[in-house]
Amino acid sequence: MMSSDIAIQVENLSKCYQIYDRPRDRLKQMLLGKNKKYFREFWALKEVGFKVHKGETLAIIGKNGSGKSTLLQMICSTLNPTNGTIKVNGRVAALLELGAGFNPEFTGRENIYMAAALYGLTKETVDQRFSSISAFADIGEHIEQPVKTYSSGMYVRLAFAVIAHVDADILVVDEALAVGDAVFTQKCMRFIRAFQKHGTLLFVSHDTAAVQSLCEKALWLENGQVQGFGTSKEISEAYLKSSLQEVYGEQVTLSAINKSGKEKELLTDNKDESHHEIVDYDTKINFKNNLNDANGWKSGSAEIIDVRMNKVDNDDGDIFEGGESVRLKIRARAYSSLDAPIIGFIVKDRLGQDLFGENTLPFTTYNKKIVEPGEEFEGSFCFQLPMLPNGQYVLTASVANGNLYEHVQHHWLHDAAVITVSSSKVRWGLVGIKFESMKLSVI
Ligand SMILES: Nc1ncnc2c1ncn2[C@@H]1O[C@H](COP(=O)(O)OP(=O)(O)OP(=O)(O)O)[C@@H](O)[C@H]1O
Repeated sequence: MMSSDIAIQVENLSKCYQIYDRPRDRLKQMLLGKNKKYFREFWALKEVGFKVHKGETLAIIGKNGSGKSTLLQMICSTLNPTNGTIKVNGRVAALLELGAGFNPEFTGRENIYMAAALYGLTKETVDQRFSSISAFADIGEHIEQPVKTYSSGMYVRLAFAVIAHVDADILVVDEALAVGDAVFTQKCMRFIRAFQKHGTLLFVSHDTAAVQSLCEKALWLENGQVQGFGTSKEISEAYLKSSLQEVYGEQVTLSAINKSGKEKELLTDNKDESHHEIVDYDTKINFKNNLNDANGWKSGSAEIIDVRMNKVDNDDGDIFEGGESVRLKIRARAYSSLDAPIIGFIVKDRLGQDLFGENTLPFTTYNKKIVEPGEEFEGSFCFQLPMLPNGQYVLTASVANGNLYEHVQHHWLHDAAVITVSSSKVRWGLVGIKFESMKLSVI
């Protein structure tokens, strides 16, 4: 008997595939295989065991071919184990393989009804949820077209919209499938984060930063076996170390560093260095106002009406460089009297992780402002753009009224602007910084 607080219990799970070297061996096996094997055995999973408690988020990490999809397909009951058992407590919804689940000849609308029925939803329930599902997918008229005409991004939008509406207890998401644009990926991540508050999530990813940000625990598979199971921090660090060690081979041994004493001095001792730029960062950042398509909510008392970014030195263009001084302006209009208006922003990466942001409170605390209905007001923020790694980011903008401890949000736009970064250099971490100098001394 599985205890009621367990969502998934996997014991001794193994999967063996039969590998035929020649097509005719398969036929021979069917006709003559009673006493002889014409195939090789390949164990994609070997004696895997773990438990996931209800409400937990488990990351599944491992190299290509380590057995992640095989395991997930068995959890979703689309593949049978060779040995072992899987017990699943609740309804599982999975966004796993492009193409799985939808019939290409049918329209998006028809596929929504069919897929939802497979998850156990009645036609009446889908009727009630249809407008919410199609709003989530946000593919416009394409919903009435056959799915075979969809782009991969549209396909994922529809698939995610369905699994977001089937009352799943356990959600299985492959991060690689978040192939939509930044705005849609953010919408999915907001859904996933809200889902995590009550549901059980299995998240497959190669991105150790994402794993640490989203998941409490992680399972590391290597050649079909459990290489590690524990906190996501501990496991993803061990996985990263092992992956890097594989790249470095015998040349470098990676071990934990305790930054103290001499080493700390070396890290901070740069006083005698000249501050000329020593690294060509070559990061281009495109800033695009997205107000017309932004998601969010408003109270009706105030509205964000413009978001723009300019270079501090000149007003030209919407392409910026990492490290450059910029001015971000967020303009709003009041519809009621606001006695303590606040304008703020936060920049998030594609997984919805907060990178940096600010609001006008540090200014208005000492420079009190009041706005009357019909008046426009603007928050202006000057800062140095960080060196962001390649990809798309969104800028969330908001208008509120009040103080640090007590305020009412009047307009919140998740994706008021989209920031696209292209950089020819690889950078580590969520946000890069511009190094002014660097040296290596032999002491
Ligand atoms: N139907 C099959 N027949 C034979 N071998 C298979 C089959 N499906 C998967 N395999 C093999 O099983 C191993 C595990 O595959 P699996 O797809 O589970 O790995 P994965 O960790 O999901 O990889 P990736 O990160 O590339 O998606 C691989 O070596 C793969 O080639």
